[in-house]
Amino acid sequence: MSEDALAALVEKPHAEIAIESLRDEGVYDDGRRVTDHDDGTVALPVTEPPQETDVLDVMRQTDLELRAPDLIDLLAERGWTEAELELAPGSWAVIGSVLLVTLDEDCPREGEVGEALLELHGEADTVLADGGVSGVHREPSGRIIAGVEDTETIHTEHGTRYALDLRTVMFSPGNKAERARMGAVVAGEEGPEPETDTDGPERVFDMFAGIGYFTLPMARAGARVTAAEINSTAYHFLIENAVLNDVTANVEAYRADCRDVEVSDADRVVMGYYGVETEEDESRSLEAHEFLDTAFDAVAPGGIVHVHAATPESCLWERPTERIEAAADRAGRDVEILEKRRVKSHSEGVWHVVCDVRIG
Ligand SMILES: C[S@@+](CC[C@H](N)C(=O)[O-])C[C@H]1O[C@@H](n2cnc3c(N)ncnc32)[C@H](O)[C@@H]1O
Repeated sequence: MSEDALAALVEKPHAEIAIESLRDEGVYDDGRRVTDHDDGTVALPVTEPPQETDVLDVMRQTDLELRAPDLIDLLAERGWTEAELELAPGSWAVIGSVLLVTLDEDCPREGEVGEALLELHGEADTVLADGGVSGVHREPSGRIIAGVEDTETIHTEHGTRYALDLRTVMFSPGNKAERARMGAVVAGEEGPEPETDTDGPERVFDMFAGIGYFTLPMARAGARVTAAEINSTAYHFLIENAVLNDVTANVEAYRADCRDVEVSDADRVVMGYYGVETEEDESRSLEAHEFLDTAFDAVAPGGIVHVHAATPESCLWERPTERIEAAADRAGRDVEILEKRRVKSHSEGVWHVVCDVRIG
């Protein structure tokens, strides 16, 4: 038996938060897989007994099959040909107890992909094929391909807990670093900082709050957040999540169009939405301009606006810059573009970007 073959037992609903904590401690073993221990608990592979993470017990594992195979190994065992294996997904995300995977449209036998993914991730119990999001309300259209068909879960990221139902509200795994960054900027661990005249905690306007993607890490870092969300399902989770994260005193939530929520003198405004695709071409709805006007009305002199956009590679960085400068002109405000970042690939040749701008 290998000396390192240790596993920490935790209750299944706590598996995701425990894995995150074990990774932070530096004792999580990515070379082995999570396995079911008994009905209610799972065994998480660790390289040594955890010191900081709460676990039920630490045990030795002897089964060599626990060495992590990958998805390709498991599908090959199920008889997939080389050509079929080429169509298997290369990545997926664990969101609470749900595995979210984007499948190639020609991917064969998706049920087998789902079963194999569940075998790889003992901490998850449902596999949802991502069907994208659409419309102003950003509604997802996933379909379950394996597991217990329960898409309501609690996902934990950097200590923030997100209750959500992946069949009814979107969650973008690729925005993980940006969600963490929004908490870090409020905590003063990363720039840019507002240079406003106001005292006390930062006042933030999150114009497109969703289930609290940015609102929650910012409120946890001490900001007072006014959060607007137009989609009633997402709004319901936003309220639930403020309670779950014990930040109700820091969050004032409105189920409303952000253009109808009156905010002035905000230290920071977050615009985490970039309009919807129009049918005629790949450009975005012109509403983005109206939203910029709302953001500029809300922000105090010296404050920061985080402007998200979906921008074709060929338009980087002229298009977002010009739109921001045009809105500043309309508002009669000075604008300084402090930082331009790529958040993730949005689609073929198109980037999800964010510009941090200071408004004078
Ligand atoms: C794309 S989601 C937020 C994604 C988020 N940035 C992330 O990290 O995953 C944008 C949210 O804005 C909401 N929304 C769209 N238009 C709105 C409006 N005019 N006012 C308030 N919320 C709006 C949508 O319902 C959706 O929940």
